[in-house]
Amino acid sequence: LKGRGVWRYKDAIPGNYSKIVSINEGNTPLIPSRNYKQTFYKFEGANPTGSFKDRGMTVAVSSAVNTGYKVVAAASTGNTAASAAAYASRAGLRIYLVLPKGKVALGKLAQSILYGATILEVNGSFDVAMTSVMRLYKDLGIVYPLNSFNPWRLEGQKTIAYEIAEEIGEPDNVIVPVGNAGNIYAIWKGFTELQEAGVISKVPRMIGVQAEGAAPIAKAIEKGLNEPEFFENPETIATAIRIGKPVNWKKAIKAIKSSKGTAISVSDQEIIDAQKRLAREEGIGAEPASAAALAGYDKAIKEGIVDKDQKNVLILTGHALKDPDAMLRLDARRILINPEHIENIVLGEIN
Ligand SMILES: Cc1ncc(COP(=O)(O)O)c(/C=C/C(=O)C(=O)O)c1O
Repeated sequence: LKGRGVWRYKDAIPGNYSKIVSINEGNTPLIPSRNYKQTFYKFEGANPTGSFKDRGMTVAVSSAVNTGYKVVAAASTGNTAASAAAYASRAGLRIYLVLPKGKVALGKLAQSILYGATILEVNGSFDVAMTSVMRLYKDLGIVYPLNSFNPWRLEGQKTIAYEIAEEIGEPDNVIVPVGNAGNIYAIWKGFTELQEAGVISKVPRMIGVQAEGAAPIAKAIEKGLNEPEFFENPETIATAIRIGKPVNWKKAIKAIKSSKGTAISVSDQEIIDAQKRLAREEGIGAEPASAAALAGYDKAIKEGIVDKDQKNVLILTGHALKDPDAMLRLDARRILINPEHIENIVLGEIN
């Protein structure tokens, strides 16, 4: 194995790439928790555009270039958009992004503009955007699809498992926030390949976490359904996972069931509290959808689904800066002072 990041595992990524489009994605920090014995946070906010999406985009955009495509497209709740725009720019490809108007966190919309994508906004949820972009993929066949039903995306994202295993061996449980449901499958795929190669002895249990208002997979697992009942109007402040019809639901349920894992849902309040705890107890800044992993972890511990003393990894999928509005809504200690009297404030507090 040589190099760092996603392409360190080039031999495990199918396809031959004469040209690789990379911004040095991957090789993200695995941060030990201060609060639990052997719980780790895989901080995907450290990727070039601030989310795990970069891992899949480097492979999918490299594949688009090697296949001769000049135009790519993606529907997104925001992070796929930001990442696809960056990699398309790096590859010199034209990109169309289809976004749910008014439902994309500020940082991600800003990035999509910064990287120069053409932004097509639709009124409705991500699922409406997804249906719309499928017309470009299927009916017209004129653009290369960058959404996570694109298998190359998942081949890149599975390297999250490879890095974890290289660093701490096999975890007992991996807790992943779930939206379009590609990532939980990709990580499971990575661990399964490592087990088949004899690198690890067992695949960790995959624990998916969804927001209560957008939880088709968690509900399907809870009710023992083989097929989820989709959420027509998904709602959550964790806009990254505000998805009602996950395109990868079949893959996610397969990953959860074959790893003897599960999927649970948490409230928006639990997500906000978890985002605060991650930042104010662990010093880690993650966006709300990522903090859902900690909210779900705590719930899973309380309900005896997961043992807090086992080796557990939470996937923190995106950086806090992606959603400044979420941070500004938190309780803050902001005091307008008379600059000549600053010592009164501080001395008054620390004595
Ligand atoms: C921060 C963050 N955390 C978790 C997820 C869920 O991953 P999947 O279950 O693989 O979808 C997303 C997904 C975002 C998009 O789907 C998109 O950007 O269009 C995310 O941005």
